Amino acid sequence: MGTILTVDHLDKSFGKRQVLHGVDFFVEEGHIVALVGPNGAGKSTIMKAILGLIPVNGGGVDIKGQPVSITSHQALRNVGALIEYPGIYPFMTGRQQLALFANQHGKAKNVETIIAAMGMGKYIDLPAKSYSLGMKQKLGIAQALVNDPKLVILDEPMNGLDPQAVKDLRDLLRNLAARGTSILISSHILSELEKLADDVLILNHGQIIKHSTMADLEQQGGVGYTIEVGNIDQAKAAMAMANHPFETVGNAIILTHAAAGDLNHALYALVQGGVAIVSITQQSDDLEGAFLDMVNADGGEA
Ligand SMILES: Nc1ncnc2c1ncn2[C@@H]1O[C@H](COP(=O)(O)OP(=O)(O)OP(=O)(O)O)[C@@H](O)[C@H]1O
Repeated sequence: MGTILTVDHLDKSFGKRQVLHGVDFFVEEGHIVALVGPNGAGKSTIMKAILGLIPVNGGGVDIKGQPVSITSHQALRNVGALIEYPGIYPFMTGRQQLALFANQHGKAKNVETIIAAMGMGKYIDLPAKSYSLGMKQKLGIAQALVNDPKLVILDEPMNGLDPQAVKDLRDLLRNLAARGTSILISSHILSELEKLADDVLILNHGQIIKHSTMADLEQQGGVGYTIEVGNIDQAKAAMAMANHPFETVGNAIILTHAAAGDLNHALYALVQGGVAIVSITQQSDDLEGAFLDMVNADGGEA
């Protein structure tokens, strides 16, 4: 499998304010890539640049060897996208709108498949003005996917979706990726991206600060332990005496990024200090932990 999308040293300013600084990354065919970052980091701006919706100040975008820019949209024929709010015609039904978006190739079949996959059957023949926020969002996602695009760009697609719809979307995107579709997706629901994406791009202050596989990123943080104790002052003294790094929350000693042997070491120190141990809980550091660590290490949020 090759690379479908290359973003090469993209710079973007709004007026005097530079919001993207040399953004470089690529998306491989059949991969789901999560673009995460604090509010204002530049995620939507990158997606708009990829779709040739805004002019950029430097660098470029290439889809399968063809450049994309504000004046060059040829390469977007095989791209589906949902950016910000879905474009909905209020007086047309959802089905009519999907048929309008669908190209001639496999039109009716694709429309029916996507309606079923997104669970939209109950309301698809009602005018879209009667749709809830989540229903409109689903219609927007369906429009992005109805032509079997090779590359899909989704900006916050889970906005307004209920848990069943989030799961339906996850299954649908995973199936598409298994058939070779590439997906670039942004969301603040990191737990969902963790289940969905193969690769992660972390953006802060308009720069990619990490490009990694999801598996590598999750491992990087290691594990943490929460040790609930009978007497927290006694426990603090015992941990300090053993010279062991720790934090406290309420009646618990917290070990973050614990290496092999750290839990034993801490428990030994506590038992030696005569501290009653009430419970021990293990947390594996997840995408959220890795994300917050990296953004904080990069000087905090945008
Ligand atoms: N049309 C515009 N004019 C001026 N500034 C803009 C414009 N669009 C975006 N910006 C600024 O560019 C920066 C990046 O915005 P962008 O919408 O790309 O961030 P984001 O990462 O998608 O944020 P969020 O998570 O809140 O959606 C922000 O500081 C924003 O204020």
